[in-house]
Amino acid sequence: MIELEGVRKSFDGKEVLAGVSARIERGEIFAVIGPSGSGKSTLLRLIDLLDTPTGGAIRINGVDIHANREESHRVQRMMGMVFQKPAVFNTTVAENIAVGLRFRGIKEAAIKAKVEEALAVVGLAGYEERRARTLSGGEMQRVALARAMVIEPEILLMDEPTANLDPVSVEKIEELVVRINRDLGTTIVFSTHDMYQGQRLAHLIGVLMNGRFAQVGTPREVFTHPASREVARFVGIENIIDGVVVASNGTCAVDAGGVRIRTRSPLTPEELVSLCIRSEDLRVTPAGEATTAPGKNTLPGIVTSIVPRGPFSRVTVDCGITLSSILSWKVVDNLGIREGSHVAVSFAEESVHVVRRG
Ligand SMILES: Nc1ncnc2c1ncn2[C@@H]1O[C@H](COP(=O)(O)OP(=O)(O)OP(=O)(O)O)[C@@H](O)[C@H]1O
Repeated sequence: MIELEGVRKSFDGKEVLAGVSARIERGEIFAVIGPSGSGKSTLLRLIDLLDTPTGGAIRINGVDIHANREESHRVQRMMGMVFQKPAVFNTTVAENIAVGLRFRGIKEAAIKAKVEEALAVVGLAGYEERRARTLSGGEMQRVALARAMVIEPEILLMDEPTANLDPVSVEKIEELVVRINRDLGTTIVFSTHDMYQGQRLAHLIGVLMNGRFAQVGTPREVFTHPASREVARFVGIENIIDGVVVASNGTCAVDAGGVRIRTRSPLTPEELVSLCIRSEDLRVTPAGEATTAPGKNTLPGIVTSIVPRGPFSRVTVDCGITLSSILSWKVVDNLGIREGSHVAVSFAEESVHVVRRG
């Protein structure tokens, strides 16, 4: 339904998008995730026809929307957009939601009914006559969503729709997004710098980095098989260890600064790789209790820090390489470990995801 082909955009000679390509199917939720300044808003604005690309093409239902003025007007009418900062006009909530319907020449009675229905859906029934500017940030964003929804767009674009909102409002907006997609079949493209929001909502995630999608995949693919070191870092993999492949018979051994780590990935000796291991996949045991088992890496080390993180603790161990593990407080207490404790860190060969370097 939406095809991005080598989309480029420069501002004052500086290239922000350097060839963005992806396919978004009808009825899909697609999340554009990426660090601040990676060009997420720029990409959404290009899809929403608020700006023009400097190269490449954006096709909707096969038509290049920037190449044809008539088509762009037609396409614009089938898209709704929600911005990062909820933009509301200084009128009543009902008037704010009715804007797109008025523009389309819908009759007053039908507008009233649609506005009421939309307010019920976003959980703001009875708010019709409130001045929109007196609402909280979360309520304003729900009004913005109702305004985008009420025109029944085929495509809903949302630029960081929950940035600056409190967790309860974030949850409400997220529930709405899922419902709109499920009940109306609306194709949704949204941007976020919150990778977990991408994971919660999207069927497909595009990771925007250095002007391109470094990876497009399902949340599971992106989180468990990041395509590069940078993507691994962005999706929160804490242990990324550079090494060189030293042997490859069945399982592969990688030398990381004198420490041997085995992985199931098929590799060739002398390849330069980064090993990505999620901290939740690491087990820590007191040194005396450590056992080596087939299919597992077991590395002796010394605990260098234990830092609380919500109901968990991040336990960092110097094994010659630094490894971080996430353990519940209870487990840390039961293990009786503290800074300076001698421990062993173990993890399965298959939990080592390998990306090639260079
Ligand atoms: N109209 C503009 N003129 C000049 N530079 C711009 C313009 N719009 C965006 N940029 C630049 O393009 C880059 C990408 O900006 P963009 O807002 O698309 O990033 P983003 O990924 O949405 O960031 P954030 O997560 O912080 O909102 C930034 O360096 C920004 O300063």
